[in-house]
Amino acid sequence: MNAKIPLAFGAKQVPMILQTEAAECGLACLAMIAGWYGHHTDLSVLRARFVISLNGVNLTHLVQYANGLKLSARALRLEIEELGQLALPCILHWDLNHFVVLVNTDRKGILIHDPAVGAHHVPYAQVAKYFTGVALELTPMASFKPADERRRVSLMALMGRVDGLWRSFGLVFGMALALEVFALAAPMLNQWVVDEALVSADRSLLNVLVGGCALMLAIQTAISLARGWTVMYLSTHLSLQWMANVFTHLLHLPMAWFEKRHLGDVVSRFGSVSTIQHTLTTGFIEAILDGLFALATLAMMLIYSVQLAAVVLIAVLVYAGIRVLSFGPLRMANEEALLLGAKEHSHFLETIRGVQAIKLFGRELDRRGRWVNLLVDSVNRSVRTEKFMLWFGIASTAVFSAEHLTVLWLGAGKVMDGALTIGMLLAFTSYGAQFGGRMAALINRFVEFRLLSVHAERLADIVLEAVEPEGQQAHVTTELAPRIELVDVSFRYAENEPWIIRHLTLTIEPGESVVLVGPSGGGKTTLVKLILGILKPTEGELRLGGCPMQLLGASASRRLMAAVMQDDHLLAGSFAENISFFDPQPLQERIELCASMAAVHDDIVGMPMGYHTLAGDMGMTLSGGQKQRILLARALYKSPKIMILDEATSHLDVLRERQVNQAIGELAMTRICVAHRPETIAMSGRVIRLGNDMPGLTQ
Ligand SMILES: Nc1ncnc2c1ncn2[C@@H]1O[C@H](COP(=O)(O)OP(=O)(O)OP(=O)(O)O)[C@@H](O)[C@H]1O
Repeated sequence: MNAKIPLAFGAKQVPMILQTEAAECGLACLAMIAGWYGHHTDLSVLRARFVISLNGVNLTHLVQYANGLKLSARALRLEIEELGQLALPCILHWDLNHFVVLVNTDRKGILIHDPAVGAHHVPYAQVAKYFTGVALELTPMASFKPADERRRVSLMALMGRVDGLWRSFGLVFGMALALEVFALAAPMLNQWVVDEALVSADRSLLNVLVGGCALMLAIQTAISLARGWTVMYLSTHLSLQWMANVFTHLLHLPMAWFEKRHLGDVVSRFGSVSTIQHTLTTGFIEAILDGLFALATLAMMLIYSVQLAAVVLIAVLVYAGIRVLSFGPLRMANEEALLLGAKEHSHFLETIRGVQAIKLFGRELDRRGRWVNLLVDSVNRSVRTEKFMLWFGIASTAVFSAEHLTVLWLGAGKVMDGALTIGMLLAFTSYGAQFGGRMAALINRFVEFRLLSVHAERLADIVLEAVEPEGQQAHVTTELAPRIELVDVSFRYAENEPWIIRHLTLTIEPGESVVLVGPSGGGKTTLVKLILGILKPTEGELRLGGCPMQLLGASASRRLMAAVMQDDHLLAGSFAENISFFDPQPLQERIELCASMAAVHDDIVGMPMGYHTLAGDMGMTLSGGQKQRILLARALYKSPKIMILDEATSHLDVLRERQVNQAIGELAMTRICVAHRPETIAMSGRVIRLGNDMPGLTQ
C-alpha cells in the first residue's frame, strides 16, 4: 500500500486518530467522523462514555454509539464499484474484524484512515481483498452541536514532581548565556583585525587582538565543559526521577488497563519518557538561547545595514514557511512510525513468550514472515520521517546559500559605494550566517517540541489514566472479619456484552470453605476477580467484614487476601525469593513452612541449590504441578485471612492435592476455590454453582 497524506492548506480534513487499545478501532472511526463534522473528541473521552470490552464492537453497537454522539447512522451493503456513491467520510467494515474510515475514492483506489496504522491509499485490487461489503454512513442529527472535548496534555502534568528542576535549568542557562556573549563578540574582533590592524599594519594591535581572542577561546572552552557536565547531570537526574514517577503510576493502574493493551505498546509508551526528557533537557534551553541570540544578532545586523538584514530575514521566513506547511504530514509519519514500532515489538515479545507452541506447531517461518512484514512497515514509516528531514536539510542549504550570495552581491556593492568597510561586510556576513543558523535551529526545535505532542499523547495514556482509588476506610482493613457478602451483584464486561453474573446475593462466613463450580466460561474467574477487587460490580455491592469494598479500596482489601490465579507467573529470582515475594526481610523458617504446607519443600531441597535455585521468568525448570505448589506457598507466606484459589491445584495428583488441602484446611482462614475435578469439589465445603443459565446460582 502506498501512503498518501494530503497536505493541510486550511481545508477541512478528516482527522486521523490512531487506536490505543487493542479493540477500539470502532470508537476511533467514530471519533474521526465526529471530528470532521465539528465535534472534536478523543479516545479517552469516548472510552469513558462508551465502555467496550476486549471483544470490541459490532456494527449494531457502532450505530448505538453514533446515536450517542448525535450522528445518525445508516448501514449499507454494497459492491466495491459503488463505494464512490457513499456520503463521505463513512465507516467501512474491513478484513472481517476491523473498521476503517473511507475518506476519498479515485480512479485507482480509495484513501482510508485506518486507526491501526494510519492513512493509506489502497488500490482496488487490495480493497477487494479486505472490504467485507458493509459500510456505515453517518450524518449529523438536528441536535448535533459542534464541540471540542479533547483532553489537553501539558508536559508539566505528565512530568509530575521533579525536585531541583528549575535550579538546574537556571544553572545551565546561565552558563550557556555566557558562551553566547563570546560568540556574539567574535565577528567584531574579526572586523577590528581587518579594518584597524590590517589597514594600518599595526602589529602590536594585531597581537593584542589575537591574544584577546585566544583568552576568549580558553574561557569559552572551560564554560562549554562545565555546561556539558551540568546538562549530563540534569538529564540523568530528570530522567531517573521522571521514569520512577511514571513506573510507580503504571503499577497502580487498574488491571483492566493492562488487559486491553499489547505488551509492546505499553513498553513503547513508557519509552516516550526518555524522548520527551531528552528533547526537554537539551532542546528547551537551547531554544531559548537560540531565540535570544538570534535577537541580538538581528540587532547587530540592523546596525550594519537594514537592507542586508531584510534579505536574511526573508530567507528565514521562507524556511519557516516550508516547515510549517510540512508539519502535519511529518507529525503523522512520526505517530505512525511509533505505533508500527510498538506492534512489531509486541509481536517479537509474544513470539519469544510463545516459542514452545510455535515450535510444536512448526510455525517458525510463518511467525518470522509476519514479524518481517511488521518490521518493514515500521522501518518504512521511519524512512518517511528521515526523508522529510533530508528534504529539510536540502531546503535549508538552498535557501541560506541563496541568501548568502545575495548578501555578498549587495554588500560588495555597498563596499564599492563606501557605505560599508570590508571588515564590516565580513562581520555582517558572519552575523548573517549566525542568525540564519540559529533561526533555522529555532524553527527545527519548535517543530521538535510540537512533535513531542505525539509522545506526550502516548505517555498521557499512562500518566493521565486514573489509578486504582484508595478507599476512605482503608485503615480499618486489618480489624475486619474475613466475611464476604455480595448483595444483588451483577456484572458484565461492557454495556454491549452479555451479563456474566446477574443478581447474585451470597455470604461467605469467616473460616468457611466454599468451592465455585460450573461450566467453562460460566463466570467463576470473573466472580473471583470481583471479590479480589480487580473488577468492579456493574450493579450491586460487595462487602468485606460488613464494610463496602469501595470504601476500603481495592489495594487495602487485597491486604487481607491472597490468591493463586490460573495464569499466575513466577518472577525471575530464587525459589525463596519467589515464595516470600521478594520480601526485603524474608523469614527462612516461614518460607520452608509454607513450602511444606504446599507440599513442595521436598522437591525444592532435592534441587542442587535448594531454596536458592533460580526460577526463570518463563519458569522452564519446573513441572506444572511444582510451579502451582510454589505459587501456593507464595500465597500462604502472605498469611492471608482469605485464600482464593482459581484452579490452583489442577495440575496436582489427587494424593498431593489432598495433602495440600488438609494443610490449608487447618489454617484459620476463609477459603474460596474454583474447581472442576470431582475429587477437589468433594474435599471442599459448601458448593456454589455458577452456570451459563445465570441469573442466579444454586448452592
Ligand atoms: N476481559 C474480558 N472481556 C470480555 N469478556 C470476558 C473477559 N474475560 C472473560 N470474559 C468472558 O466472561 C465469561 C466468563 O469467563 P470466566 O473466565 O469468568 O469463566 P470461568 O467460569 O472462570 O471459565 P473457566 O472454567 O474456563 O476458567 C466468558 O464467556 C469469557 O469469554
